[in-house]
Amino acid sequence: MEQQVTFHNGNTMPKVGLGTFRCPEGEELVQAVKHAIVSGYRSIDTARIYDNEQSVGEGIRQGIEAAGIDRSELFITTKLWLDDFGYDSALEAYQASLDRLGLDYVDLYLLHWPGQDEQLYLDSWQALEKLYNDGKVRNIGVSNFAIQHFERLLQVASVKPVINQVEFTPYLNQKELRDYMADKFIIAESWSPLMNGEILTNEVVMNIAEKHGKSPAQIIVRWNIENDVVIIPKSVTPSRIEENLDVYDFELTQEDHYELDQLNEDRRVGPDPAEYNGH
Ligand SMILES: NC(=O)C1=CN([C@@H]2O[C@H](COP(=O)(O)OP(=O)(O)OC[C@H]3O[C@@H](n4cnc5c(N)ncnc54)[C@H](OP(=O)(O)O)[C@@H]3O)[C@@H](O)[C@H]2O)C=CC1
Ligand SMILES: O=C(O)C(=O)[C@@H](O)[C@H](O)C(=O)CO
Repeated sequence: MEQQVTFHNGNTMPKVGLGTFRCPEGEELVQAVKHAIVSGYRSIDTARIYDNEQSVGEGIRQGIEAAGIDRSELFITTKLWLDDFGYDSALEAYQASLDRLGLDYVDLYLLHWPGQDEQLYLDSWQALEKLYNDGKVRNIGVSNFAIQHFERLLQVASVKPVINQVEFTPYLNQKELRDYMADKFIIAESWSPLMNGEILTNEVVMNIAEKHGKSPAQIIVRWNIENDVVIIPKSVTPSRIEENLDVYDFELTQEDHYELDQLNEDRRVGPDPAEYNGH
């Protein structure tokens, strides 16, 4: 199976990356990012609101050196938090993220949530378009956008988002949103894909894992990528970091997919984008 997705602009992104939410600045995170890169990860996801961009940057530098690779082989994502929304503040926030990361560009910059002020996310998107058109960021996208947010954004956008990072789990399969995005060639990316561990003890997931001789987490990663969804499971545990990327030697059956699809109950673990304003 191909290990990268291709965006509508022709750029590519690894299907599996490392998440870093709830990882504070510090040596544990530096070592996790470094270990991920040495283990073969090429994609790392962070955000201004995680307050960890400095350690992610340090992990990237150490990982690049230890793995003997070039920065250009990595795909780094960070995100614009709601407090920084607005045209000028978005441009400033991007530079501040780069400074903390110690990078001169990121591969993907996302509007983190739509928030509740339509004009503000449209203004912020214009700033991301400027960064993109000026060659300061490789790709721009959104996170937590529902269909109604896309309908508004796409009326005025001159650059279409390449990706939408949303909650996507067997309990919340986002079928309508994914079909809408597929129609517009916008890639889906899942956050909290392991439901912070909750989904790993689901009986259906555990049975499929046993049948394939794989772990429940590997079943979830595989279910994501076989659904064309980019996935960024978070772990600071070296063996789990390796395990979550070791998914290219088996395939789920049609029956596995059917059983996993039956788990949908449109249940979120995170906030609802229709209501969330960052607090
Ligand atoms: N755009 C958005 O609004 C959001 C984006 N995100 C992004 O998505 C990423 C992933 O989501 P997140 O909320 O962190 O949660 P995940 O669903 O990825 O779950 C992470 C938890 O699962 C554990 N874990 C990881 N791998 C395994 C494994 N193989 N076996 C057993 N347990 C495992 C981790 O433990 P341990 O670390 O101890 O190994 C951690 O406790 C975030 O880190 C962030 O980058 C998340 C939420 C919202
Ligand atoms: O993790 C993220 O990327 C989020 O946006 C959310 O989890 C948010 O920061 C939050 O804490 C919601 O309660």
